[in-house]
Amino acid sequence: MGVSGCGKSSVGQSLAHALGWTLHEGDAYHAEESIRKMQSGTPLTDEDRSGWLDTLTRLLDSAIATPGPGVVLTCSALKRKYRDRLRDAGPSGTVGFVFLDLGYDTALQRVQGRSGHFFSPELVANQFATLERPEGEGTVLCVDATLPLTEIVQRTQSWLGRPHALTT
Ligand SMILES: Nc1ncnc2c1ncn2[C@@H]1O[C@H](COP(=O)(O)OP(=O)(O)OP(=O)(O)O)[C@@H](O)[C@H]1O
Ligand SMILES: O=C(O)[C@H](O)[C@@H](O)[C@H](O)[C@H](O)CO
Repeated sequence: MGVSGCGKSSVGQSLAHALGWTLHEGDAYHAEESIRKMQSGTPLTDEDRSGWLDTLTRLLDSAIATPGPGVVLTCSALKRKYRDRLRDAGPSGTVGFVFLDLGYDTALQRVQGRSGHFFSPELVANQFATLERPEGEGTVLCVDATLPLTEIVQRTQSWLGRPHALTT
């Protein structure tokens, strides 16, 4: 989880690969209308995100109920209530969050520096205005998102071995 540009897709891919888990890209489940809004620089509202979060919660629920590898889901999950929706999936405590913590300047730089992505750089400030940091919630690992990818993946793998010990 985290703001646009924090590295959700990059970390998600590497982590899923390292763990042999299935990767789901949360952005692939946005409504077309939501994608158009973000392309044109209009921030999503709670209402825009509501059906999307329902879909992602159902996806997690069904993945948790299916025997097999675990699941890595990339999702901005900017607000506490969004995360609480996702936490409804599976038995209590099954869903954990890795918060990729990045400052505004670096996020903007990263979003401006990539091409072919639907997300408008104009929206980065709004991502930070919307973000409710997850420190203090159950089963959350906070990681400095400027660390090398391999280091973020290693820290997450080691946290997954003892998630409650490192919960903030
Ligand atoms: N740990 C890192 N160190 C340096 N660059 C990184 C790191 N993680 C991601 N990046 C770079 O930052 C940019 C944004 O990364 P990425 O697309 O993974 O973020 P994201 O959170 O999925 O963004 P969005 O939600 O907007 O799709 C990419 O160019 C990526 O290569
Ligand atoms: O909740 C949101 O506002 C969205 O999920 C965004 O965070 C983007 O989809 C994502 O970061 C892609 O750039």
